Amino acid sequence: MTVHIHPAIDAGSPPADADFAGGTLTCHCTTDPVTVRIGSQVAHNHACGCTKCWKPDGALFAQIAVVSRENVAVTANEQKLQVTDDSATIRRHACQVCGVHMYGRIENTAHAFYGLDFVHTELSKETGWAPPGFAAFVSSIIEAGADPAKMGEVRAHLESIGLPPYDVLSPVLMDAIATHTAKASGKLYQGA
Ligand SMILES: N[C@@H](CCC(=O)N[C@@H](CS)C(=O)NCC(=O)O)C(=O)O
Ligand SMILES: [Zn+2]
Ligand SMILES: [Zn+2]
Repeated sequence: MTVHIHPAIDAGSPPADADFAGGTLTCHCTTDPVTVRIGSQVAHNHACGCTKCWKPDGALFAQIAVVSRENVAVTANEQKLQVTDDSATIRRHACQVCGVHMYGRIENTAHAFYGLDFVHTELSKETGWAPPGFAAFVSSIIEAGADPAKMGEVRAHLESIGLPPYDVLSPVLMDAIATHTAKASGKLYQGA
């Protein structure tokens, strides 16, 4: 069986362009699309298997990256955007007409990732975006209907295309969250 992760990832992601300074995301509406200007390169691009991130039709995973919220601006048809779940940590602003998520924003100033927005770079025509480097929330694809018996195959495929699979986030991001928590509780290691 061939495992299809996500159309952009299956096609092979072009390398990041060292001078890349952003691009414009466009939703799938054929009339009056929502557009969002991203004014910088993204970081931590990855495949996400969770049920909350937007996935193109038929995709097992979403492709999602972070960018400073100052570098995210809705440039057309903002009136079509609606937050999918007000109570979620990441408030995903989706086009009500086509369903595409245009950006996710954390409004909790105490959160480790406050200040970062979540975006799907494949919504842009530009090339040069940082490609995905890992796969997160892999076990969560079962919650969206994937066959639990196929997980070995899915993980092996992710490894083979250079995306180490994790069932939460990557070690770098999990360490960043734990460091933030330790700082807040006063337990952060201060040296011997
Ligand atoms: N197993 C859950 C995991 C959901 C989850 O925790 N998603 C992560 C990765 S996007 C997250 O940070 N969620 C915060 C949020 O959705 O607000 C699912 O698939 O629904
Ligand atoms: Zn739309
Ligand atoms: Zn997700």
